[in-house]
Amino acid sequence: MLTIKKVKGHEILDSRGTPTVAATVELSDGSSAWAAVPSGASTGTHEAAELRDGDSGRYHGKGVLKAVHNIDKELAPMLLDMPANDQLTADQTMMALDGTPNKSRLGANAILAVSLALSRAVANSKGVSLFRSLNQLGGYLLPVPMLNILNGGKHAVDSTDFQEFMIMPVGAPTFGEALRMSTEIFHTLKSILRKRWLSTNVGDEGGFAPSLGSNAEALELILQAIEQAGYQPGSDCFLALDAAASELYHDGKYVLEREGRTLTSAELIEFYEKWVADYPIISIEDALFEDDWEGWQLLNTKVGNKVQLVGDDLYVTNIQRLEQGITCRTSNSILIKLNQIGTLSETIAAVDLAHRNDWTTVISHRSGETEDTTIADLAVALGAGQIKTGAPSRGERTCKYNRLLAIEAELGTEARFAGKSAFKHLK
Ligand SMILES: O=C(O)[C@@H](CO)OP(=O)(O)O
Ligand SMILES: [Mg+2]
Repeated sequence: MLTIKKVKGHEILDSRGTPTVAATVELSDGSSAWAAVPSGASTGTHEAAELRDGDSGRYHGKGVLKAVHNIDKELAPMLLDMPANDQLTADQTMMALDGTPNKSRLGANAILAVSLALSRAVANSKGVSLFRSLNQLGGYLLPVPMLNILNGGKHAVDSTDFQEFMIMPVGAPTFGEALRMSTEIFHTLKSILRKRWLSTNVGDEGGFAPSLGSNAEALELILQAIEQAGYQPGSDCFLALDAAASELYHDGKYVLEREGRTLTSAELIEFYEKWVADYPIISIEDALFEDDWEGWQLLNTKVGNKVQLVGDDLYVTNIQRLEQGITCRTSNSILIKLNQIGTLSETIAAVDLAHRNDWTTVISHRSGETEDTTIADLAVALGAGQIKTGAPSRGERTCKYNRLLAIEAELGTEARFAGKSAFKHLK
C-alpha cells in the first residue's frame, strides 16, 4: 500500500512579499510534491482562520512560522504511514487534530498546504497530471478565463471603488484563443490609458490601476479596448465585475467614494440593474455585503436570470453557507477558493454541491499568490467551466494561464473549451 512517509513545512514569500506557507509530502514509493498557499486582502469574515504575520511584513513568530511548526510537529507525525490514496481520510484526520470549527488552532493554511501537496504527490506516483488524477467526470473542460484587467478597491491605491473589472472571452473557440484575445485587449487597454495620460502601473492582480472619476469610466475604457482590439463586446467578449462590496459596507450602507455617494442595499441593487441593462456584463461577484442575505435574494430575483451572481465572501467555499444560499436562492454561482475552507476534500465537496444544484462555479486565485498552479488543474478536473486568476502581466498569474495552455496541449483533441456553455443564463 502506498503510504505517507514524510511531511515538511516551509516558509516562502507570496507575490506581495509577505510570508506564506508551503509543504512537501513524500510517499513510500519515493514520489513527492510541493504545494503553496496564497493569501487574500479582501478576506471574508467567515473564512477559515489562517496563521499569518499581517501586512507589515514584520515577523512576530505567531504567523507563518507557527503554521510551519504545526506542519512539522503536529500534522507530520499524525499522517505518517497513513494511506496516501485516501485524500478524504487524510483531510479529516487533520481537521480532527485541529479540533476547531474554523481550523484556527493549527491554521487553515498549514492544513491546506499539506492537503494539496498530498494530492500532487499521489498524481506524481500515478505518473499522471494532477487534473487527470483528480478527474471524476470522464471529460475535460477547459475553463473560460475571467481576467481582472483593471484593479481597484483594496488591490490598488487611488483607483475604483469596485475591486475588479474583468473580461471574459466567452466566444473564443479554444482556451488558447481565449487567452490570446484577452492579452490583445489588455495591451490595447494599456495604449488607451497611455494616450489619456492615465497610469499604466499595475495593481496586486496585474490589472491597470488608473485614477478614475467614476466606476462606470472603468467599464467604458474596457469596452473601448475590446472594440479597438477588433472584438465584439457582448458576443466575443463580456465584462465581469467583483464589487467586493463587504469592503464598501459601513454602518449598514455602501460607500462609493469615487462618486461621492452612499447607497442603501436597495439603491445599490438598482445601480446594478441599470448597469446590467446598459453594459454587456455577464457576471457580478460580491455585489453586496457578506451577510446581506435579503439584499442578495432581492438582487437575484431582479437580475439573476440575466447575469451570473457569484458569492465569494458570502459563501467562503463553505458547504453550510452554500446550502443556505441554495435554500434561500441568494445567487446562482459560487467563487471557489481553496484557502477559504482549508482542505482539498471540502473544496471539491463545495463544487459538487453547487453543480448538483445547477449553480455555476468559478475557481479562483487570491490577491497574494504564489507560483503554485493547482487551481488550473482543479478547474479542469472538476469541469468548473470558469477560472479567475488575474491579468496576464505578473508571473504568479500567468503561471496559472500557462498551465492551462499546457493542459490544453496535453489533451489535444480531447480538450473542450467551456465557452458559452459555462453560463446557465446564456443557454
Ligand atoms: O475578492 C477576491 O475575489 C480575491 C481574488 O481576486 O481577492 P482577495 O484574495 O484579496 O480576497
Ligand atoms: Mg471576490
